[in-house]
Amino acid sequence: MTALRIIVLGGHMVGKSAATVRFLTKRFIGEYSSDTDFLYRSSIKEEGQLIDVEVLDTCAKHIHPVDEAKASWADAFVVVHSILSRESFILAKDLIQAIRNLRSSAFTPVLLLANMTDLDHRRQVMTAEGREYFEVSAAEDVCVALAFRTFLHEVRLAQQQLRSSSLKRRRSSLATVSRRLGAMFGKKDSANGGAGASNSNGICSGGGGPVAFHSLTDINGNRKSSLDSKDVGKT
Ligand SMILES: Nc1nc2c(ncn2[C@@H]2O[C@H](COP(=O)(O)OP(=O)(O)OP(=O)(O)O)[C@@H](O)[C@H]2O)c(=O)[nH]1
Repeated sequence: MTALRIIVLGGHMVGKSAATVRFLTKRFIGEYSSDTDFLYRSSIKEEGQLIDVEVLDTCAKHIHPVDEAKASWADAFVVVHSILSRESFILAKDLIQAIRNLRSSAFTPVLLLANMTDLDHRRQVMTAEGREYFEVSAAEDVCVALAFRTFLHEVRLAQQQLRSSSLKRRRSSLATVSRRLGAMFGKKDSANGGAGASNSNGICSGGGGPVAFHSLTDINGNRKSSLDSKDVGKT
C-alpha cells in the first residue's frame, strides 16, 4: 500500500476541520478536534489501488502553523480560506509562500480551497481575483470530495512521473488525466439530470449558481493542470 501525506492549513475558523472530515467521512479514525493538530488515517481506493492517506488537520491557533518538520513530512498541502474573509485569503497566500520557503523539493502540490460558498451573499473574496482554486462548501458538502479526489489523483500521478524523472512526460500525463476526469465528471453530471454544469471558464455551477473553480498549483505558483471537469453538485 502506498502512503500519501497531506497537511491542511489555513486561518482560524475557515473550515479546515469541516472540509477534512467531510472528505474523510465514514473513513476517518479519531475525533473531530479544533484545538490541536489532528492526524487522520484512511485508506482510499484510487484507480483500483488502495492508498494509505494521512491528513494532518492543523490548528490555526499555532503561531507557526507550518514549520520545516511539517513541510518535509508532507507530500502535498491543502490551504483553506473562507470566501467571507479577505484576511483569510491573504493568510492563505502567505502560507503558500511559507511552504515555498520551507520546501526543498522541486515539486510540491498545493490545493487551494475557498470554503463557505453556501454564504455567497457575504462573499469578500471574488473568484476572479488571485489564483485559481476550488470553491467548496464544507457545510453543505459541495465539491469537497471532488476537490480532494482530483487533487489526490493528480498528486499520485505526479509522484509516479517524478519517479520516472521526466518533466515532459509528467506534464503530458497530467493533461491526459485532466481530460479523463473532465469526461468522468461530465458523465456523472449528466447522469444526475444536469444538476451541475460548468461554463467555458471552468467555473462549476450547481443548482444554485457558481460553486466551484478549480486547479492545482505547484509551489512556484505554476498551474499544474487545467481541468474541464463538471461540477458533480453535492458529492
Ligand atoms: N456556513 C458554513 N459554515 C462552515 C463551513 N465550513 C465550516 N463551517 C463552520 O465554521 C466553523 C469553523 O469550522 P472548522 O472546520 O472548525 O474551522 P477550522 O478552520 O478547522 O477552525 P480552527 O479551529 O480555527 O482551525 C464551524 O462552526 C463550522 O461548522 C461552510 O462551508 N459553510
